[in-house]
Amino acid sequence: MYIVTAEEMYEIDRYAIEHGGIDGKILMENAGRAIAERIIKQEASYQSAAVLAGGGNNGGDGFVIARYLQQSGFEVKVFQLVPDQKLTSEALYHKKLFINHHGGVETDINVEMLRKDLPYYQLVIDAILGIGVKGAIRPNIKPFISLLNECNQKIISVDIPSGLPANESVQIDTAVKADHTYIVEAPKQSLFTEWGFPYYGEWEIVSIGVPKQAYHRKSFARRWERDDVIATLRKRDTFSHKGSHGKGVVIGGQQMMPGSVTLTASAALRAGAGLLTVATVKDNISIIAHKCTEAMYHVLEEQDGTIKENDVTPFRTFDGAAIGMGMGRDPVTAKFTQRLIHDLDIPVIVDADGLHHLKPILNKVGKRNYPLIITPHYGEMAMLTEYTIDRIKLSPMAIAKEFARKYQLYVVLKGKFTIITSPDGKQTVSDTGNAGLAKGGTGDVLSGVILAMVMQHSSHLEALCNACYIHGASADMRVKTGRNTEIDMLASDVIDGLSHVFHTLF
Ligand SMILES: NC(=O)C1=CN([C@@H]2O[C@H](COP(=O)(O)OP(=O)(O)OC[C@H]3O[C@@H](n4cnc5c(N)ncnc54)[C@H](O)[C@@H]3O)[C@@H](O)[C@H]2O)[C@@H](O)CC1
Ligand SMILES: Nc1ncnc2c1ncn2[C@@H]1O[C@H](COP(=O)(O)OP(=O)(O)O)[C@@H](O)[C@H]1O
Ligand SMILES: [K+]
Repeated sequence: MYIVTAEEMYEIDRYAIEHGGIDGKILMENAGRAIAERIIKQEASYQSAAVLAGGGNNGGDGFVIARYLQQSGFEVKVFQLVPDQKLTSEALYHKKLFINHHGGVETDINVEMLRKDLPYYQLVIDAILGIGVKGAIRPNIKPFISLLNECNQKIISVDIPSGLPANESVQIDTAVKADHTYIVEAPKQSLFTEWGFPYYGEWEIVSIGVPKQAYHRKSFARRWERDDVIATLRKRDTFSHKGSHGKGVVIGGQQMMPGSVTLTASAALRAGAGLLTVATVKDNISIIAHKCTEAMYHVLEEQDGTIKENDVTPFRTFDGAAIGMGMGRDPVTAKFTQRLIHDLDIPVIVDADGLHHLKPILNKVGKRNYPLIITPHYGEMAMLTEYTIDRIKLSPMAIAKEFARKYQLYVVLKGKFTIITSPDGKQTVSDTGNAGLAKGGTGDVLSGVILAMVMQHSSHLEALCNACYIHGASADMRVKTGRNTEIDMLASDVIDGLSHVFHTLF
């Protein structure tokens, strides 16, 4: 599934019109009919609907929906919020069609009139504004949006909740809080943002007959889904041996912090790594071995539990390294971490404290021969970029892309919507996972799953997408099957859940 900006959506529509030869009126017919059919099927208990139509093509979709609902026996009225002169030609065409079919349209309405009429209808269809919304919502429209947010009926938004920007980086003025949104063709960026998502309610996509080629010309962002994982996840070969699945090392865990590396190591093994070594301070080894019997160990030089400068040569023989969990932020540890990042010619994943050590050498990491993968949460991304967390939340895709391109690394920006970006700017979003993951240690688990996937897959982007999907799916499965709730789930439960996720994928 592609994720688009408003401009990209217009480009796709244009392609369908200019190259596919599909008239804009037909696209509108397809959109409106597809949505109406879903409403008729899914909202079978409703018999009446008020359609609020704006002047753009979103309003045009509204007239088509009204016609089909009426045909199926709904009592329908369209409340047209702007005069005819403001309607696009396609919207006007479909308004006429609706009237030809004896549809009722109210014009010249004000918000007080609508407040009185609205209670007569069981459903409200919001076709006021689509992806063409720009700037602050004008006073002729704003009170209608407020009215919808006050009313008790079920609100169904067409394409996007009216007033909500399609693109990230745009501040919301005011927007309809929908109960359900039928998204036309492809989700818009705002669906996968913390600020936009709550406005959509339940959401689903309706296809409108755009030719597939419209999406093939460019690398649009994508949502990573179950089918993508099934298509790309490496299965174990009958004759494979442990060396075929990667020999990984987890480097970190100063004294007092043995837990994080334990989680990373266990997760890497559960996610399929062939061999796993933990490089940590001596006193941690017996603690870790107690929890993760299958791991091997490398003792790091330390001083009073703090990891000192160590020889990096032994780590060159691994197929991948995850560095930084429980590492501590001491300057001596920083020097060692920086040397690891600089010298190791293997895929390196840097997380947690390692990200703090990485920051001063960011300008040098682009010269590495093998991929560098960073896995910051929003706070760590703010530390690395010096943008505020709020600024990153407003434009997570743009900021992650800018960073990945500038420093030539893979960025896994973690959150409810985890954004995975490759150095060439390709982006995917993984939206599995739930608030049970908002607990210490789950990021360490993700790093382990990433290590296992990266060692076993030739495409780093696919490996990262699969890791994020599987990590979140494990948390979802734990809750769905009643093994945990979002409250009591622990990072180690997420590791335990991996097995179930793999079972469902093969
Ligand atoms: N060919 C196409 O482009 C298709 C478009 N479709 C629908 O058309 C929509 C996009 O159509 P449009 O580009 O006409 O955009 P809109 O339907 O969002 O309407 C834009 C109009 O809204 C008004 N407006 C913009 N910002 C405003 C503000 N801040 N306050 C008050 N009024 C404001 C302006 O008058 C502007 O002309 C999509 O969301 C989708 O629903 C579908 O019918 C499928 C085909
Ligand atoms: N509310 C949430 N919904 C879904 N996933 C979440 C949520 N909160 C956190 N996560 C996921 O949990 C993990 C947390 O990582 P991180 O903050 O680094 O944890 P830690 O450093 O304690 O191990 C990330 O993979 C993130 O995507
Ligand atoms: K809308």
